[in-house]
Amino acid sequence: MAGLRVAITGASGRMGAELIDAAAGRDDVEFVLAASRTPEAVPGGDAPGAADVVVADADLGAALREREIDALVDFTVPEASVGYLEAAADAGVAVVVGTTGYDEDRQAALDAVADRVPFLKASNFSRGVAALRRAVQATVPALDGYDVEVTETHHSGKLDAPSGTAVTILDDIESARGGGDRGGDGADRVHGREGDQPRTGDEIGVHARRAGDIAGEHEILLAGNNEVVELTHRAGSRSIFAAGALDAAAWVVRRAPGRYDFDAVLNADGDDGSNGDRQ
Ligand SMILES: NC(=O)C1=CN([C@@H]2O[C@H](COP(=O)(O)OP(=O)(O)OC[C@H]3O[C@@H](n4cnc5c(N)ncnc54)[C@H](OP(=O)(O)O)[C@@H]3O)[C@@H](O)[C@H]2O)C=CC1
Ligand SMILES: O=C(O)C1=N[C@H](C(=O)O)C[C@H](O)C1
Repeated sequence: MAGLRVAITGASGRMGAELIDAAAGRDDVEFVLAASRTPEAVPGGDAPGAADVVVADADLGAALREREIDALVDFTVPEASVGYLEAAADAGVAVVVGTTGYDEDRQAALDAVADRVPFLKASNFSRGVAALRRAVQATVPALDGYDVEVTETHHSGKLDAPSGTAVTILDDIESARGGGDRGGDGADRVHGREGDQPRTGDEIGVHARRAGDIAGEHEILLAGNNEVVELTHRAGSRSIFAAGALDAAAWVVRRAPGRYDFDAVLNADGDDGSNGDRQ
């Protein structure tokens, strides 16, 4: 099979740079197109053998078609991401989305993209967080009635809070509790605390810390019955997210249009390319 031809938006960003680096080191990637508002800021842009760099603007779709791109990988900001993904859909290009912090309107726009091309979105592309989520899904029902607090810690440049991963884990906790007393609509979440705020039984405390260049940490604390359980994941570097996203790109280009999740990629050993993993 021919190698993967991948486009990376937000190419000058923290994850953009990490993805370009990771793609350059993979045998299954044949060509990298770096798309950026600021091409001059893309690392290694002039180096021989470096990624082809284009301006991420209204002509992105044409650039994707001209370079015969198979998959677009987007780690940017929601306000830019929707336009990039729509350009990919117009060009018939599969998409992998790592961007977090979408509001409801933008989520709906992503759903429309997923109707048109293979679409894989994850709030976290690390294998460790996938395992952490499974541990949370098993532990919460086993410790019925225990208090739960979720804490995430990230670099000082992170925009959205709480992190996309924390939001995913909160959804997992509420599902594992059977929706909670108040219907699993997020109403049980208490973001930080100040002043007199006695804890209610069902509430889930949510804490976001920002400091230095921490790649990403998530901790779920469960306490009750004279015992404490802590489930923690710490990312040592952004390279784990880049590797997972490129694995996802290589996997999703062989699918029919529709929405897929990262677990399908992780469970893909011996996969024959059929579409049984569609969400
Ligand atoms: N799912 C996962 O595993 C992970 C997800 N993330 C998510 O990825 C996203 C990016 O994170 P990170 O790389 O740290 O962020 P950065 O701020 O470092 O990079 C984002 C890039 O997006 C582009 N951008 C920023 N603002 C705009 C705008 N208003 N319009 C158009 N383009 C814009 C810029 O690239 P340029 O100028 O080159 O176009 C910018 O460098 C975040 O949502 C983060 O939460 C991060 C790590 C892992
Ligand atoms: O912005 C980041 O850095 C990260 N964002 C993702 C999130 O919001 O959960 C994933 C990871 O934690 C790093």
